[in-house]
Amino acid sequence: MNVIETRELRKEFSVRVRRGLLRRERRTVAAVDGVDLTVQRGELLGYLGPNGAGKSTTLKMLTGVLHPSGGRVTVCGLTPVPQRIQLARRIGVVFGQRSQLWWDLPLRDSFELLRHIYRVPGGEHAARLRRCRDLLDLDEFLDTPVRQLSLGQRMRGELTAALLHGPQILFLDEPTIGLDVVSKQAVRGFLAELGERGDTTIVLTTHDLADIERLCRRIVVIDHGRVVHDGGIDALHARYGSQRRVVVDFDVAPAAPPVLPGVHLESATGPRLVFTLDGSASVGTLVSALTALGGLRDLSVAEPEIEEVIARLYRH
Ligand SMILES: Nc1ncnc2c1ncn2[C@@H]1O[C@H](COP(=O)(O)OP(=O)(O)OP(=O)(O)O)[C@@H](O)[C@H]1O
Repeated sequence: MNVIETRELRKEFSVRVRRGLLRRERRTVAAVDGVDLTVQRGELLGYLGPNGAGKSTTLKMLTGVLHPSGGRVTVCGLTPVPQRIQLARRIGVVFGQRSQLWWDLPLRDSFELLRHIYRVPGGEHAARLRRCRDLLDLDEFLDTPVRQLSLGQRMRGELTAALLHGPQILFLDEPTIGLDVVSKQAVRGFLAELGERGDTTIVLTTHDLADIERLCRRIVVIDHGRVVHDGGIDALHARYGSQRRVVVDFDVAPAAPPVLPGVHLESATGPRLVFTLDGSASVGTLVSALTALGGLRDLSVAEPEIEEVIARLYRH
């Protein structure tokens, strides 16, 4: 079942740009420029892109904060802006710059207020809170006023607040930005667990590559408001020419290293040869050719780093 569907989704902003010393001109900028996106129930989707690509603008249209300039969008079968109130019951939102907690109240009281606002039955609320308390280690600061919490503690509180009414979709904009290592791990572990249970769809934007590797089974990359990649991490590796590296040690340096399509000899230092392989080249074929030379002592294959792959993709 599709929980998010967009067709040709667009958002234009009218901005004033400087022309010469005094003159200013109005110009229309397409922040989101025809995005088609289909997300199924239970997916954990990373929505990535360089700064200014249009990620936050898309999330704002999906959550009913911004009116699209064109195209169609449905989330949980609803049209976000006109049906914003019904939608609010079905989605949870964590946007770094907007808090849903009461600054002067202890976390515990914020959670209680949210229970009343969403009219969540007592038993359901208690069960969800229990899980969040355990998985996000909330107990030591449940009675601390929100304004005294560290960023990491507040983020754990925000995640809980977004989930207490049992939403079908959780939208997260940069959930780990600026967090300390312990909080980052707690948040990632929690989201991974939530994703594995499969009943909550998660859409997250992040610039953190560790988030992507740990969490995102599917990655949608947007640039200049358009989708430039939609698929798994493996597809990203294959498509953006990420190179695997094979390091081989021989007893004695071979006279004639093998020459194979898509395989490049990066360096030959004494008995050690280092090859790089294009996405299409087979490690198996290279290993067979190297074994046939005789005197092979050691061999290791290094997979490409996601960091390198994303950097290449953004450069494209
Ligand atoms: N309210 C606005 N008025 C004018 N232009 C805007 C407005 N909001 C966003 N933009 C522009 O739209 C483009 C996309 O912005 P958006 O915030 O969606 O990007 P982003 O991918 O979330 O970037 P980042 O990773 O830096 O948060 C940018 O060029 C931005 O300057």
